[in-house]
Amino acid sequence: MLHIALLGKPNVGKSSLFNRLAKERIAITSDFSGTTRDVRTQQIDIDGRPCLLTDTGGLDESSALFGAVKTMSLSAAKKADIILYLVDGKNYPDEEDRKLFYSLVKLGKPTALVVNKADNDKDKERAWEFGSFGAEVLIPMSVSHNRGTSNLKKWLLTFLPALEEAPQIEEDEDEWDDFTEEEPEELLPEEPQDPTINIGIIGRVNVGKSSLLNALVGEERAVVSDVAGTTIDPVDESIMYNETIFNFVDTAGLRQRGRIEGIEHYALKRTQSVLERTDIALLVLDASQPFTELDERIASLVEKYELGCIIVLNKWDIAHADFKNSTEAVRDRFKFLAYAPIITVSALSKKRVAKIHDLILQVHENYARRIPTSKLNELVEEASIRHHLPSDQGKLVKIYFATQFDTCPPRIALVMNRPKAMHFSYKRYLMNRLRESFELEGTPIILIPRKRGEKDESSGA
Ligand SMILES: Nc1nc2c(ncn2[C@@H]2O[C@H](COP(=O)(O)OP(=O)(O)OP(=O)(O)O)[C@@H](O)[C@H]2O)c(=O)[nH]1
Ligand SMILES: Nc1nc2c(ncn2[C@@H]2O[C@H](COP(=O)(O)OP(=O)(O)OP(=O)(O)O)[C@@H](O)[C@H]2O)c(=O)[nH]1
Repeated sequence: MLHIALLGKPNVGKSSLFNRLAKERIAITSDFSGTTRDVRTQQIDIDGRPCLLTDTGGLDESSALFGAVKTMSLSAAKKADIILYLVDGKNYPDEEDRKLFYSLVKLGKPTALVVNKADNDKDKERAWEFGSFGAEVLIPMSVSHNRGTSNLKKWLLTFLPALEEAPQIEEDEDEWDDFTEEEPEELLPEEPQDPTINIGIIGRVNVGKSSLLNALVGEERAVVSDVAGTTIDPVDESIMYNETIFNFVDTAGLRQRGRIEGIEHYALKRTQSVLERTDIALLVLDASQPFTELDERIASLVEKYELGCIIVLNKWDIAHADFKNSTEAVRDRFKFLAYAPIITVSALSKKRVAKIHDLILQVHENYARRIPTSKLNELVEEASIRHHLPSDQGKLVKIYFATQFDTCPPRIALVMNRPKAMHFSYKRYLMNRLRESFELEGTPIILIPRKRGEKDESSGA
């Protein structure tokens, strides 16, 4: 059974995280033998997968010197398979912390830097400050506000083998052997821990949204309303596809079409309410008609909400168009959605509609992608050697390091000396380089130039 250790200085939230993870277990928790006063180890379950969790908290004020933390952390880390190093996101990164973290990384075990107390979006964004630790995986979270725990669990699940059924039955032995031989990574790739994708079907009147919904949902309509524990908004419709719930957001309006037809204001309002709850937008365009300004305004909302996107060129059966010319026309008109794949379909005849399902899975995987820190920094370094950052009134502009601090969509902080001098075109260049190197089709990438906190001069660089 894999063993996870929670490490970090006093008061960063280790016990709180321990309790949260332990509370969500499914199996009966028992105190693990060898429990000492300071180190608690329990068997827990993460989504039905058992593991051991050790909390190294409990250092009292007198022993709360950094040396004690270090000794305890190193000894717990040596026994563990996976290391979670917690820091307090309300504080600035601390050089001692960084050094300890570095010595833990050198143990060569999967190690995540968990930036706790990121209670709100502003705190979460500040988590990039800890990018100077050079962690391969940086996860901002707030135990007390229950934010980011699913990201943490998702990361942990990539290491925990799926052992939903214990091998009690003798006959299952062969199957069991096959099962355990697989790499954990293959069992659970980059899939979301909560396998629901919220999908918004948007577009102006009469482009074929309702027809597309029917074609996508088909016979399986509302299958998952029976699935225990899934709460579905009555205005939504869901299907199960490859063990993932596709939840089509706010389809009620599409079912009662014709009622408020033609009102531009309504179209935009509905689009906004849909997009607020959406991960992936299916932007439906009518390939048999010229694109309109309303198409453009609706499309621009996808950019505003920073969503994954697939452009569906519908009515292809009557478009009499050439694929190359049509896609060029889309690219020309919807420049800000250059990242979105284009698919031509006929919702009426259902031609190629089935391909949209796999495309949704792929785009969502990209939307949730976490780029390993070392690969990200290699790329940024190489890109800036190939094309130097333009100087700022003769002063050198430098990127110290890059750190991805969020997913859905990927958000990357570029920590630099003169963030204001980062030109839009250089950002675009970096984004293009990222898209060339990593699978990011269909997702926006958010690059945020930042300057390090004043109290942080000693670290990084
Ligand atoms: N704002 C905020 N406070 C938190 C969060 N998580 C924990 N805390 C608080 O931080 C304090 C320390 O939490 P603990 O879980 O006891 O921290 P610990 O790392 O186990 O501390 P030691 O047992 O001393 O090693 C408590 O007052 C928690 O309520 C969080 O996400 N946000
Ligand atoms: N030829 C053809 N007609 C289609 C296709 N998809 C939809 N239509 C037709 O286009 C018209 C509008 O389709 P709807 O699905 O109602 O469009 P909508 O976007 O939901 O429309 P509103 O609810 O009014 O916004 C209907 O007459 C459909 O039969 C298609 O792929 N090919």
